[in-house]
Amino acid sequence: MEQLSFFKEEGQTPGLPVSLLDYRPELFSQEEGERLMERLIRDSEWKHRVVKMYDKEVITPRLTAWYGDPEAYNYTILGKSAPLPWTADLLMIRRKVELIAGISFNSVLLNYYRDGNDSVAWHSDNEKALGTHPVIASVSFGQVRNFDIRNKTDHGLKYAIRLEHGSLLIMKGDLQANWDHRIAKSTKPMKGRLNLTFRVVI
Ligand SMILES: O=C(O)CCC(=O)C(=O)O
Ligand SMILES: [Fe+2]
Repeated sequence: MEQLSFFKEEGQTPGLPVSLLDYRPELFSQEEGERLMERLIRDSEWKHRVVKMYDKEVITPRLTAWYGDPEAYNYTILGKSAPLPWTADLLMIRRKVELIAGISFNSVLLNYYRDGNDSVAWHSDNEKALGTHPVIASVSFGQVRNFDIRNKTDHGLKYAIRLEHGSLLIMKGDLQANWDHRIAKSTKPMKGRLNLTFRVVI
């Protein structure tokens, strides 16, 4: 694999609502993050999934992989597929994340954005299977991408967070109820980015 080189980037939007988002850079060191990213990209069972969006079937513009406890199958976005069993790397990352988030997660969705063409459209993770005020812990490796959030009723109310290599973003409170989020496509040259969202599926 080509040598990865990531730099911290400045420029977070000031005034992020702390009741909704908790951003912790450097959960993993540069080197540990690079090692984990390389292994997870190599070893995960990636799928190019077809999802329903506004009644149309579309292929997700990124690769995904779904791991967790066997009980965490009730996640309809992925067609109620049973999660794959936890791997040692995923369990290690989960332990680190749980110490900070203060809750236990039973599943993780991995997203692999191969370049700037890969993205996730505006959405909120408000499925019934995630409960009403889900805590979702999101770990990022690789290319810094903007995580945009916008208020569902007032689209002018928006923020962007630059999700840095090795960072943790905890989404909580009313975020999924009142806000949408996305990773937009970019026309700038972009390397790969790996994101892990730890979830509690009920
Ligand atoms: O890649 C990210 O940072 C966000 C992914 C996301 O929103 C999701 O998996 O629901
Ligand atoms: Fe999401």
